[in-house]
Amino acid sequence: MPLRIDVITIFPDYFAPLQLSLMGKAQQSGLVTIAIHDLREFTSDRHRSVDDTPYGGGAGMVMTPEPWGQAIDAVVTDQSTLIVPTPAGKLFSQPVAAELAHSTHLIFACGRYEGIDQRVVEYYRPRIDVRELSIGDYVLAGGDVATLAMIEASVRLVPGVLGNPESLVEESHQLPGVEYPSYTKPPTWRGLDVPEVLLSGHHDQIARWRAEQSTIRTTHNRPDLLPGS
Ligand SMILES: Nc1cc(-c2ccc3ccn(Cc4ccc(CN5CCCC5)cc4)c3c2)n[nH]1
Repeated sequence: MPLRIDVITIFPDYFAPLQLSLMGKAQQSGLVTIAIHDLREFTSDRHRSVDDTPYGGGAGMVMTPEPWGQAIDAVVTDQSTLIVPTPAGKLFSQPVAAELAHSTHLIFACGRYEGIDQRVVEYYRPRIDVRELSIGDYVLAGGDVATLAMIEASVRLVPGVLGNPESLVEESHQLPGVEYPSYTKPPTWRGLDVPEVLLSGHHDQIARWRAEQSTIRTTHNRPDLLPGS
């Protein structure tokens, strides 16, 4: 059962990169189908407007619910998961990407301005799985880049999409924390040598060194990921 993804956005061109490289191949292989929809196609006024002033005051504009209702109704099934990127969402992570990779149908609602009228989430929540997701604690100008990131992270986990599944095996067995540093040829570059142990062929010493490097890097860069933190 291929994974179907529908993206609804006012900037369809933002998603041109999905035709390239791994994402493009995933689509050609039939493992994934991705369709991009312009929200303005679902407006009914002459100006094709999608936003209005916020109730309760506040800066900026909010996206009106009706075009979203029309657009989502055009693609939704009872198997759909509606994903709404937002700074206020639960944090997207590798486990969430793995869940999405095993879904049947994902609908991404890419907001702009200050966000989407909350009633869109409220309307679909009793009907289908709705997930408000953040990709990190910083504010983007809209949900499009967040959607690209979530699609890339999820689609690469779809069985058959990645050429070398063993890199996923290593990823999934990874110790809590960040990965070890990687090296390739040449053995010396601008006077810098590859760590000797990696050229030794002693796989147990290499594994130990990599685990050590992972711990050192995690302690330095991501102490929050250390076990027991
Ligand atoms: N992980 C992550 C995800 C996003 C993201 C996702 C979707 C949208 C849609 C519009 N925006 C811009 C934007 C600007 C300002 C506010 C600040 N609030 C607005 C009302 C009170 C204060 C929120 C939203 C998005 C941003 N950003 N970062």
